[in-house]
Amino acid sequence: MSAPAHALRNDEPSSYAETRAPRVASIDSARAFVRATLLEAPREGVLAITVPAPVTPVEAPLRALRKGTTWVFAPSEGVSVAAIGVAREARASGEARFVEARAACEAMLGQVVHRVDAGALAIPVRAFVGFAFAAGTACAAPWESFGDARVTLPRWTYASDGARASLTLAIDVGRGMDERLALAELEAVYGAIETARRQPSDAATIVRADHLDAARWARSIEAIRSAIERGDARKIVAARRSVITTASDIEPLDVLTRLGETRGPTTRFMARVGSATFLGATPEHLFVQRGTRIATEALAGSIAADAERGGERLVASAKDREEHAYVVRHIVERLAPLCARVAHPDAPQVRRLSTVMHLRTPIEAELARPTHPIDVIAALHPTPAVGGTPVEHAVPWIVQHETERGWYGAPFGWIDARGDAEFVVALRCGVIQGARAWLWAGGGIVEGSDPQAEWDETALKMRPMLRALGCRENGAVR
Ligand SMILES: C=C(O[C@@H]1C=C(C(=O)O)C=C[C@H]1O)C(=O)O
Repeated sequence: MSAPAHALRNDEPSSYAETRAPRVASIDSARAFVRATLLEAPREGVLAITVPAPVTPVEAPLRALRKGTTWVFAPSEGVSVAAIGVAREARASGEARFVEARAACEAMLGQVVHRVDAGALAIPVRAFVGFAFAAGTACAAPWESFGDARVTLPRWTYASDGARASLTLAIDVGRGMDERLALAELEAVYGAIETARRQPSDAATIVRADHLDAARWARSIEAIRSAIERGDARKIVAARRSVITTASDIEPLDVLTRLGETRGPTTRFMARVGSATFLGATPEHLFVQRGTRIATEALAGSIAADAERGGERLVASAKDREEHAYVVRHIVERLAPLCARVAHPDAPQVRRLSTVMHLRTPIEAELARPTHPIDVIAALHPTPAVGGTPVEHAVPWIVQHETERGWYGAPFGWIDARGDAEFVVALRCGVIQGARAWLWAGGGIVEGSDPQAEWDETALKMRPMLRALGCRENGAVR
């Protein structure tokens, strides 16, 4: 098959691009534009007002309004967004969660009237969407507030491509328009953008790190190998959880900032719901959708980043090639009914990250007809990169044997009013609540997998989060 014509990108020039002359962002002009637009507000639906804003690190505006739901989606290239508060929100649960989330998403985005001031980075209004790994796996602590699926149309969205930025206020008109409140919030968010604190505070002191008992891990890997020998499955992704306790409360925004200090093709993501914050920096895209074009990838098969001749060994490893091939096959098979064309190179490449390298196959597809991004999610998730194969055996095994995964290993991203979308697989991540952090990492288990090697691999996958929390060596504190 031929190589894809373009790599995964999170944005590109579009018919939506701003054509008017840029103007210097100022709070005075922002206030004036918001006021004038509120005067001509529609009688129902959602009114979105976008004004130019100064360029700043994407997490800066979040320091203004510290309460309420928050979302961040920040790829290593292109447009990063941070959102605070709720204009509209929906939750969905159980097996119907994809269908329900899709209906909620369509209802929210279908009713948006969008006014954009000159000079702003103009992107269509985005709803943020997150799912649990499997229905019913976000019930216990620390996941209770997240649920099986959540769709948020945020009240405030800051977007920046590094050269230009914008701030969008979305108002559910039916719930009334409080101009004074809107302007007071604008003042606060704009102020936080202008006075952005670029340096995170010192990392919290880790007082305890509870990793899964290594003997228990070995037993679960052996159990998976037995299931594979019996023919129940060919691959199951095993994950383990570590719980970190610190001397004082952890500031999630500082952890997010530190995650951004490691260069590399990762997407930082964050969702705060209630007092819990889920965040990480993942190397894996579930897919990017632009119109009827889909760009996705198989990312599976791992080796330590500092392994001697690691890239060569990874490409030559039959075990890693097998684990990887299951993911490619799954994605191609699941996209085929939706697509007129699916293409990928024959052999995987090596994706280098800070602590590990992975095998990666980019996959491109053309949808046969306009398809809602949540239908694409429902087709693809969970791939054998995070679940296993066959999926009907692997996922129940995981649900039965592991502590609840919550949103770990699950689709996380955004869908815009034009129907474009970008979703990552939430990996290399954890939940922060007060002075505690829960971290997850996993790896694909196939016939020849060794428990110790898988333990070491998951330790390397956890390391970026541990470092961002201030823990220098994985497992150094017990
Ligand atoms: C499951 C994780 O990573 C996934 C599993 C991989 C593997 O088994 O080689 C590689 C990349 C990811 O698709 C994780 O990071 O927790």
